[in-house]
Amino acid sequence: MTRLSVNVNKVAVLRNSRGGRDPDVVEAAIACLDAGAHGITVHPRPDARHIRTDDVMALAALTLERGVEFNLEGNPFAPPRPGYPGFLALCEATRPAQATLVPDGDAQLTSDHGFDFQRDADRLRPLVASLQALGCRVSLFADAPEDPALATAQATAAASTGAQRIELYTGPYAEAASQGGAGLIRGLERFSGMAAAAAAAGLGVNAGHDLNQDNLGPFLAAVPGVLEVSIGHALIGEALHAGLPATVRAYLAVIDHASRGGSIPLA
Ligand SMILES: CC(=O)[C@@H](O)[C@H](O)COP(=O)(O)O
Ligand SMILES: NCC(=O)COP(=O)(O)O
Repeated sequence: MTRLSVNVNKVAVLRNSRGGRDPDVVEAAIACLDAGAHGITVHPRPDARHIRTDDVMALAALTLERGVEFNLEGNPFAPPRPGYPGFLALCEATRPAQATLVPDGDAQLTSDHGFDFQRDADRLRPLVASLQALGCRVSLFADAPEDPALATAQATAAASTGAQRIELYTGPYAEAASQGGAGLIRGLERFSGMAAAAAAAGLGVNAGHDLNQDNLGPFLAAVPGVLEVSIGHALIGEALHAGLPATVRAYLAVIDHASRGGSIPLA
């Protein structure tokens, strides 16, 4: 069965917008694990726009204690800076079960492409080996080319790095799914083709980016054998919607109680 790793980056976005601790990233991760999620993902950005180094440490401790996978994502080529020690240093300090390497830049709003393995394999190889020496499984963020020959070449080059898995960058699939029609069918073919090429090259396949409750089912039906999906942005947004009615009712109950002259002692 495909495993679900919940990305809690967006909880940190909300927290950082006010400073302080709330909503608490670790409490959110505990809620996800209590609900049955198989693991926790974070993608700390060097500009610390959401997940910070202290969150990475705390989530590593939580996932270790709970015996679940911690998936740490990041660009291994991004230089350290104040507040961000660099991806390898973070992995060295926290030993995540899975390190997912992503070629993202500072100026990017979010991750928007995978590696070009035919170009990047040589510089990835020593990093993959270093991360594996720390005990991490290594996964590499990958595009799904339309051309089957290119998919095979990319998958072969990805495997040549020694990594155990790729993570299919599903942003283009999510975009196609939101529009439907022939584009969606072509999109799914691209992804199942790249997954098959990766499997033939000996790589396990993860997937993530912009997956949601509507597009996940069709994706998993068309792309068999996906080992793990990491989902954050949509899942946290959906959780807000799902939780709003109960939360509003709880506030109304407090107001109702108070307006009847009731008092509730401060905790
Ligand atoms: C690699 C990937 O697709 C996710 O990690 C995504 O980039 C989340 O990062 P943000 O929450 O910063 O958008
Ligand atoms: N690796 C993908 C991930 O962690 C979450 O991406 P998104 O659901 O926030 O787009």
